[in-house]
Amino acid sequence: MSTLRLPAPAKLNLMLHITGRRADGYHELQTLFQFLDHGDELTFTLRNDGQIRLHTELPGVDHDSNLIVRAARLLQSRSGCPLGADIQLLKRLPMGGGIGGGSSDAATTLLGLDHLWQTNMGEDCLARIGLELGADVPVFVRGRAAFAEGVGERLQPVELSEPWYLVIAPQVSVSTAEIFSDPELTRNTPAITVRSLLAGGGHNDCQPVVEKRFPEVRNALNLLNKFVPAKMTGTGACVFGSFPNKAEADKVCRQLPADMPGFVAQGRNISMLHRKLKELEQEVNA
Ligand SMILES: C[C@@](CO)(OP(=O)(O)O)[C@H](O)COP(=O)(O)OP(=O)(O)OC[C@H]1O[C@@H](n2ccc(N)nc2=O)[C@H](O)[C@@H]1O
Ligand SMILES: Nc1ncnc2c1ncn2[C@@H]1O[C@H](COP(=O)(O)OP(=O)(O)O)[C@@H](O)[C@H]1O
Repeated sequence: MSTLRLPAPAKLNLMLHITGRRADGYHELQTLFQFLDHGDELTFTLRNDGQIRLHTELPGVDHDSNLIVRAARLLQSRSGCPLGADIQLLKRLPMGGGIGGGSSDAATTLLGLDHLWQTNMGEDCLARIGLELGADVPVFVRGRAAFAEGVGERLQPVELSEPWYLVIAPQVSVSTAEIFSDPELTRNTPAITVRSLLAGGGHNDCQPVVEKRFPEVRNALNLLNKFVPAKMTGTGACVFGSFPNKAEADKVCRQLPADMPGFVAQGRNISMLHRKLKELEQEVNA
């Protein structure tokens, strides 16, 4: 097969505690990742000349710094593969939204091209390559809901309930680096065990800093809090709340004002990317 279409799902950080700071400035985190059944979509077509061409432009991101192109080139150089690809992106996820669009696109590129080029690098190697592109890429490569520690690369798979979420995307883009460099950020939350976390919630240490800088995020949290407990994901800007069923989430979604678009999606413990790749494997083996 020379063309492959694959999903790049969003993630939520159901909580995010900052427990310290490393000597290189990166922050030690504890976070709980779950995937959503909503995301971008990538199409890969084989090229024999070794070129990587992304045919979709993103505002403010040039071709060579797009995480998709960087992921493809890194896989090429690590595997020594002489093949290339034409890539199309259907971008549905808001950028700088804390729902991992760029990282998920990168992981889908690594897994998709590994499949198309038959480079057979193995999941551990792809996760290591992913970490070079961003702290969030490995969890998308692994494709399992997980409790993460370190800078997000030490992953422990977890089995969570899979509720319906309403995600609101305030119309601002939050820079992860800026939030992590804010002097007011809490950086000394005591570490907790995964067991105590699963029993009792957790919070997002980035939320107060983002709320202070972006009134749009504070307004979205206030609005959603009228219906269900609301939290921010990652370093923002998106906020989310869980609902007992899709109909109730849809009802609130329809009431959102125009400057606060939202979407409804189900939480998933196995990413849609991995479901799709498994289906493809089963087709080949049938
Ligand atoms: C904090 C999270 C939670 O999911 O935020 P979101 O980006 O999803 O909102 C992520 O781990 C982010 O991962 P990612 O977006 O891949 O971040 P990176 O590109 O690796 O880092 C961007 C910048 O943020 C800072 N950074 C990032 C991660 C971390 N654990 N400590 C940091 O201090 C660094 O200054 C780094 O240069
Ligand atoms: N394929 C891509 N999709 C989204 N953003 C990308 C991509 N490639 C590079 N970027 C850059 O990464 C930044 C963070 O992107 P994104 O993953 O959407 O946000 P977040 O890390 O907050 O979830 C963007 O603002 C953009 O500059």
